[in-house]
Amino acid sequence: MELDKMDENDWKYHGEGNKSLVVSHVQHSRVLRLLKYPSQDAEHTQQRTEQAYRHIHSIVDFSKNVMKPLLGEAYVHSGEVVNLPLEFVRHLSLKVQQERPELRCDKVMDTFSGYALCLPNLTHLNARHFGDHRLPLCVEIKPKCGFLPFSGHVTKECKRKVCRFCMHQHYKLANGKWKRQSRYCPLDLFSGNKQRMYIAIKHLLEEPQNNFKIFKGGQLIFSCTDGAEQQPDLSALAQQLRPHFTHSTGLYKGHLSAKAVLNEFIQVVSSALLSSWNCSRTGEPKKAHPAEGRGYCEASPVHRDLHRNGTNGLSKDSVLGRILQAQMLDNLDIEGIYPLYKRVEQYLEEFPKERSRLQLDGPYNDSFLEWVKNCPEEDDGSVEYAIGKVHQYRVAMTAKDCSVMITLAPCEEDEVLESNLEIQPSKPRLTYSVSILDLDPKPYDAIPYQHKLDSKIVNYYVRSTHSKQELTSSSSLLMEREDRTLVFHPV
Ligand SMILES: O=P(O)(O)O[C@@H]1[C@@H](OP(=O)(O)O)[C@H](OP(=O)(O)O)[C@H](O)[C@H](OP(=O)(O)O)[C@H]1OP(=O)(O)O
Ligand SMILES: Nc1ncnc2c1ncn2[C@@H]1O[C@H](COP(=O)(O)OP(=O)(O)OP(=O)(O)O)[C@@H](O)[C@H]1O
Repeated sequence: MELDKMDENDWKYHGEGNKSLVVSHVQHSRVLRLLKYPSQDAEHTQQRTEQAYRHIHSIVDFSKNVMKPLLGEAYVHSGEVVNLPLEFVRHLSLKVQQERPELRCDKVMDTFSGYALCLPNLTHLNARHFGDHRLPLCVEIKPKCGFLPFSGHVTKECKRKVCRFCMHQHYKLANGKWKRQSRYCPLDLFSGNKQRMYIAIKHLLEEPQNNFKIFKGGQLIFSCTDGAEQQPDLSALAQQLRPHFTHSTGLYKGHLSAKAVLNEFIQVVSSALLSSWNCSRTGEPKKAHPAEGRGYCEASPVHRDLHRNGTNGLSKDSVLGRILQAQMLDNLDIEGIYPLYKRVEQYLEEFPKERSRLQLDGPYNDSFLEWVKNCPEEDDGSVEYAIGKVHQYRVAMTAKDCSVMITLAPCEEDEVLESNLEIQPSKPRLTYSVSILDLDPKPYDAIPYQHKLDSKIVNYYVRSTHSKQELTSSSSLLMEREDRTLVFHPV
C-alpha cells in the first residue's frame, strides 16, 4: 500500500461497531480500521491526534502481546498502524457517510489524526481462490460471555442461573436498542454440544442483532438492519448459500430445500467452531468447559433435557475454547472486582506516580502479560493482588466482546490449504479459516460504569421477569418450550 498514493475510490464502506469504522480495498485483501468518537468531541484536534496515536498503538500492542499469546497465534491478526494522508481520510469520510447505518451515526470517524489500523480482510480466504466460480462465504459471530459467574462475591442469586446476555436482552429491549428479543444463548454456543450449538446458531439466524453477520465474496449479505421489526428473510439467505451446499441428500425439485441448506450451513459453522488447530490425533482433546452448573442458563430456550445431557465440552484449542478460557479469567465477577478497583484508587490517591508502574493504561507488553498470568490465587490485601485481578478482568472483558470470523470456500479434494482445515469430508468440500477480531483493551476507568451497568441489568431482569411471572400464574398460562418439537438432523 503506497501511502502517498491513497485514493478514496479504491476503498469502500465495510462495516462499523461502537468504536471503529472499517473500509475495505476494492481489489486487495486489506481493510483499514479507523477510530470513531462522539461528534461533540470534535474539537481539540491536537489533543485528539496525540490520543489517537497512543490509542491505536495500544490496540496493536494489546492484541499482539496480550491477547495473541492467550488466544493462539493462528487466530489473531494484530495489523499495523498506518499514517494516512489527511486529504484521503477526509474524502473517505464523506464517501462512506451515506452508507453508515443510522444507529451508528452518533459518532464520527476520526478525520484529524490520520492514524488507522491496516489489517488483512478476514472475509476473504487467505489464499488464491482455486479458480472455483463460487465466492467465499464468511460468518461473523460475536458470541459474548459463555459462562455463569462462579464467584463467591456474586450477591444476586439470578446471576448464577441466568446468563448476562439473556438478562441484558430484557434491558436492551426496554431501552429500544433492539425491537425483537434474541433467543440466542451464548452458553449453548459455548457448550461444545452439537445440538445445543445448532439451536444457538439457529437463533442467531432468526434474530442476528449485532451478534451475527454473513459475507459473500467480501460483501455483507446478512445482518441486522436498522430498527428491524421483522424476522430476516431466511429463504433469500438460503438462496444465496445454496451454491455451496450442492450435494445430493435433501433434494427438493432438483436442489436442496431452503431448510436443508440452512441446516447444512449451521452444521458447517459449528464444525469450524469446534475444530482445533493442535488437536492430538491419538488422545482425547483437552476440554475447556465451565465446571458443573456454570454452563446452563435457565433462560435459554433449549429444553432442560438437552441441558442435562448436553455438555460435550469444547476442545481447549478450538476457537471457542480459547475465548472461553480467556473470559473465565474474570473469576471474581464485577462485584468482586469493584472493591479491588477501589483499593487501587485509594493507593493512587496516596501514590499517584505509581499509575505507570501498575500499567493501568499500558504499555501492553510482556510485563503486562506477567501481571495477568502470575496473579496470586489468594488476596493478601496488597495493591499488587488488586492490580493483577483488575488486569485479568480487563482481558476477560475483551474476550467477552470479541468476534469470531469463519471464512469458508469450496475446494477440490487435493486443494485443502496447508494453513486451513477441511471440514465435512463426506459432504460439500469446504476449506476454511478461523480468526478472532476486535481485541481492543477495555479501559481501567470503565470499571465503575461496568459495576453500575451490571446492577441495572440484573435489577431490570429481576423486576421484569417477576412481573411476568405474576401475570402468567394469574392467567395460569403454560409456557411450552419450542425445542421440544425441534427436529435434529444427523451430523
Ligand atoms: O457491555 P456490553 O456487554 O453491552 O458490551 C458492549 C457492546 O454491546 P452489546 O451488548 O454487545 O450489544 C457494544 O457493542 P454495540 O455498540 O452495541 O454493537 C460495544 O462492543 C461495547 O464495547 P466498547 O465500549 O465499544 O469497547 C461493549 O462494551 P464492553 O462492556 O465490552 O466494554
Ligand atoms: N480485519 C477485518 N476484516 C474484515 N472485516 C473486518 C475486519 N475488522 C473488522 N471488520 C468488520 O468491521 C466491523 C466493525 O469492526 P469492529 O468490531 O472491530 O468494530 P468496533 O467498533 O471495535 O466494535 P465494538 O462495537 O465491538 O466496539 C466488524 O463487525 C467486521 O464486520
